[in-house]
Amino acid sequence: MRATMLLSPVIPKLSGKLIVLASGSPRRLEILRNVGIRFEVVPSWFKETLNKGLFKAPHEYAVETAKQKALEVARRMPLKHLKTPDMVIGADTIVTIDGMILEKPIDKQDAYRMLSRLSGKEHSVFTGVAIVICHEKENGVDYQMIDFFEETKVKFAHLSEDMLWEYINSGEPMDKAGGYGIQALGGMLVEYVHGDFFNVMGFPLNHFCKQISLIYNHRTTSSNQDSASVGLSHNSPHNTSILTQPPPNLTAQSSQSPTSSPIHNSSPSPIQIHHTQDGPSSSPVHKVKRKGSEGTADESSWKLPDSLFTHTAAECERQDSENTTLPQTTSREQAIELSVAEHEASEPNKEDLEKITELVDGFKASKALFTASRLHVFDLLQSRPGLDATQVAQEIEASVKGTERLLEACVSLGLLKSKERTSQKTVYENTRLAAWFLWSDAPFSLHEYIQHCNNTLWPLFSHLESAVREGTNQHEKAFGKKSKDIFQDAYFSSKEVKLRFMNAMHSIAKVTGKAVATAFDLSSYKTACDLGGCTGAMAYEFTTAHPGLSVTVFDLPAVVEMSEHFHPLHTDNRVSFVAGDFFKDELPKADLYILARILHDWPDEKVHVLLSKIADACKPGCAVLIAETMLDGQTPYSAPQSVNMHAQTEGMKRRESQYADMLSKHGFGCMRVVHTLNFLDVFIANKM
Ligand SMILES: C[S@@+](CC[C@H](N)C(=O)[O-])C[C@H]1O[C@@H](n2cnc3c(N)ncnc32)[C@H](O)[C@@H]1O
Repeated sequence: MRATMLLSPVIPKLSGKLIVLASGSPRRLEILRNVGIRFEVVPSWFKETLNKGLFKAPHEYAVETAKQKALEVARRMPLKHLKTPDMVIGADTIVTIDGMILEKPIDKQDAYRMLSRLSGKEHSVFTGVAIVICHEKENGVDYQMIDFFEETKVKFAHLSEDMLWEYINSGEPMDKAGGYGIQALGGMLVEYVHGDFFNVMGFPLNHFCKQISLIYNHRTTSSNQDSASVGLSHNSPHNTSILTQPPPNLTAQSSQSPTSSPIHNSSPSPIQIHHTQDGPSSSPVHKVKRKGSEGTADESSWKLPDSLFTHTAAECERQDSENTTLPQTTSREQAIELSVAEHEASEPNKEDLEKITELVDGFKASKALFTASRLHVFDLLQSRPGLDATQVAQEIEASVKGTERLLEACVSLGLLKSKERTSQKTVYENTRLAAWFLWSDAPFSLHEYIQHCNNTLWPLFSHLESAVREGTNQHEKAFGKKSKDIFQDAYFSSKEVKLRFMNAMHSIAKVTGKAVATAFDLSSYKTACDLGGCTGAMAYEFTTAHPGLSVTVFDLPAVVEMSEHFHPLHTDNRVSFVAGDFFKDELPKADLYILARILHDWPDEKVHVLLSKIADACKPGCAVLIAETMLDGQTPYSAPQSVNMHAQTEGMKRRESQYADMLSKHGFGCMRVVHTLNFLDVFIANKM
């Protein structure tokens, strides 16, 4: 209430402004929405990897992370979304105890470690908040930064082992700082809270409202002042004052000269762990700034009537309040055009050179990774870290010279770490990346997918020029065999190739499945059919995430007969398998049809055949969920993947708007999309 009182005088000033929350946290969204602020959600790509040792106090780390998150979004939006926000809000929440910072647990053991440390003790929750105000100037954008933090003390009751594990097994701790969520089951662990409860949830609402009020009230009373001189003290949660000169933390920065902070975004890794959920626009048309153009442009790459995207069905109304978004409406070409124009007059800089080298030499990095994986280098160093090149060469039956070069290449790619044991001897071990993804039994092993890339996609890619010239897949040139339907004619023609393909799909589905399964609230669906569900890996993620859901995996007979090799140890009788051809046979009845990495395999005519069969099987309210990377999604690899689909299957990647267009022709509406943390974009639409 108090927050609303403080905020209400400034709400009219905020309305009509493009306010952006640089966070995908549903809790932050809910807190801000509840006070009536209209905003878009563009979660930051800034990775939370600042060196904690560099900060004198824990809250400084949270504030710096919040600043970097907000700045990243403020800088990205004019280029990527072709609109400049008026205000970007970033936040970062950490839990500290005994001088240690606890962030989000990486697995159950980590959650156990955190929660047992908190048991019976008082700890502090800090949220750092950064507010970036953007000022469009003739030749770019100036950024003004206001930051602060809030501390809340929380005491946990003594937690028995049983309580701890029951809570951990509920799954709640996994995406929360300190391993608990105070607003849900975690609230039962808490004895007392001293301070702002919302701060523990992830956003210090009261402090934020005071800051906003100060910014806007001050602005109106000092309208002659340059905006950069309007500032607020920070890092003093109980003692906010207005300054007439900018404090050191409040700096105006040009978009063309990056922040003076030593911390920069690291470049995206091959497997994008970015998360973007661009929320529905609060104002229907935002200003799009184009070089050389004074006018505004409505973002009208959407050909469809708005009504298709308005949430009319009951499900849609409920889902509208969640982390969903209307499809992206700006075009990548416009962004490229803009950035080329901006750099026309200048020399190439270091980043340009790095970027172009990365592109030209990218194949060398991929092939070095494929080779090390094929030779089981990561398996070997996982079980026996600390071997030198001679020992590795002996184990993988390769030359010492060649092995030395390969190991050094893996070190430079961040896949291995090397240590000089003596001046003569360097030893090697897997990095965190290799431990997560590269050895055969890694938690998210991509080993089999990498083999598929090496054995199947690499030969196809070497005939890319023919694929482009001829407009056909390249199986005949690459493997000496013509194939019309690559699944039936190529992948499943031998048991070895089929198993390799299934293993590859299985490993990708295991990495991406959870994020796909949890992208939307699916609690109203009882039955799902995973079309082309292959080994069932995705289906098991859906049943794990949704206790009330049963999933039928529908795939070709050649696949279903091998699927039992992939069943998890504790099989779930909510997953069943049906063999058939989704173009020809009747589809199993379901409330929800899942198409994970299916439609990109096929040209438009085939997609329409499949969608029309799904539409016939769907009652109003039933849904279709498409999971794949989309051209206007967040991964920069989507367009190269489209080239890959073309050479492989004569399929293609599509824009969200293309899927929307296609789905609308089959009577679907209420369309929403989420760009998940794990690589895939997830699109859902309801039968109207
Ligand atoms: C690219 S894989 C995707 C597998 C899985 N959905 C995933 O996300 O990991 C395509 C799947 O579609 C299946 N498929 C291809 N043609 C099919 C058809 N006509 N009927 C049923 N399934 C088919 C393949 O067997 C394969 O399992």
